[in-house]
Amino acid sequence: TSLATVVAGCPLSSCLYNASGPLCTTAAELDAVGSSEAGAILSKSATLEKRQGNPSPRYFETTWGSINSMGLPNEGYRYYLDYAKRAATFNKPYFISVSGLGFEDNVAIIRALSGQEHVSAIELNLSCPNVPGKPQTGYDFEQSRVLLEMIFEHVTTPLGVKLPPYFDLPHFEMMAAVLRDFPIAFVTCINSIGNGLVIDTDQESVVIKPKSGFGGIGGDFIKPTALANVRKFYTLLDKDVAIIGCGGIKSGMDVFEHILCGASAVQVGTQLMREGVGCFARIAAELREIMGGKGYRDIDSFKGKLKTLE
Ligand SMILES: C=Cc1c(C(=O)O)[nH]c(=O)[nH]c1=O
Repeated sequence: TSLATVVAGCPLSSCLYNASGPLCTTAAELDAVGSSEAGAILSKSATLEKRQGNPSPRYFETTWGSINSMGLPNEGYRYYLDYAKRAATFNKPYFISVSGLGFEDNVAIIRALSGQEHVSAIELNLSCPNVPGKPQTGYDFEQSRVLLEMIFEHVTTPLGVKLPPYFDLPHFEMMAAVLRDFPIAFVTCINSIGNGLVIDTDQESVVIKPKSGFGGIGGDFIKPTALANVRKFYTLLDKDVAIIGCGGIKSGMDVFEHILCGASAVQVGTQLMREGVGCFARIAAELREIMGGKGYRDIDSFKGKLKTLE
């Protein structure tokens, strides 16, 4: 049973790789992903210059998942561009996530990355919920269109977008109408569910310092929302736009569900943070077991084939 797939024109030996964010900020972390069973390497979202991010504690793990308000700590886009030649030694695609602090920064970064050797694709993050004072572009459809118009004047490298979760059906239509007007290679659904709150009842306190404890939610609870977003954009966009599933994946069955909804590949975030890069081999083995049991030889045998109840 093959887990091979193609994203942004790049062959992935496995349909699983890391979500941008956890364990992908330094070269050592990226090396660990490269040396694992992950089918690709994706960097932490990059800004124009290196950032320290928000004050700690800024990440907290719960039994069901995680809350984070990292604040975009990263080494700056040049670091991730320099890493590209090293990434190539792992014989798997290398994607760079971009999350500039403004449209000009996004354009400047993407112009610098575009066409660069060993940068397989760019994931433009429209959904960072944790930069104080910055609204998520992905929730402003007109601004999303403006940014994509600016970006596609300059980019030749395959480019996809990382979307926030949507919850209202007209919003799916409105974002799909924007995305249809651009040659995007993939759509990654979803980023964390923004601005949740987790409480320590012993201390009667929040658990992270930034933003009075408000942070992006990941893990088990967000899977139903992630599946719905994967399914909706799969049905709304052309089939040549790959949908990358992200949200609540910690087992082979979770991956199976995302692919049934239409995902061509999936990203692991909270579970990667919890388990380390060994999660890719474990989850891939579980998925192979499930596919074997159901008689599916490859991903395309069941991708998008979720049934409704007639
Ligand atoms: C890029 C910033 C993000 C961050 C962050 O760095 O705070 N956390 C998320 O859950 N999603 C993001 O997109």
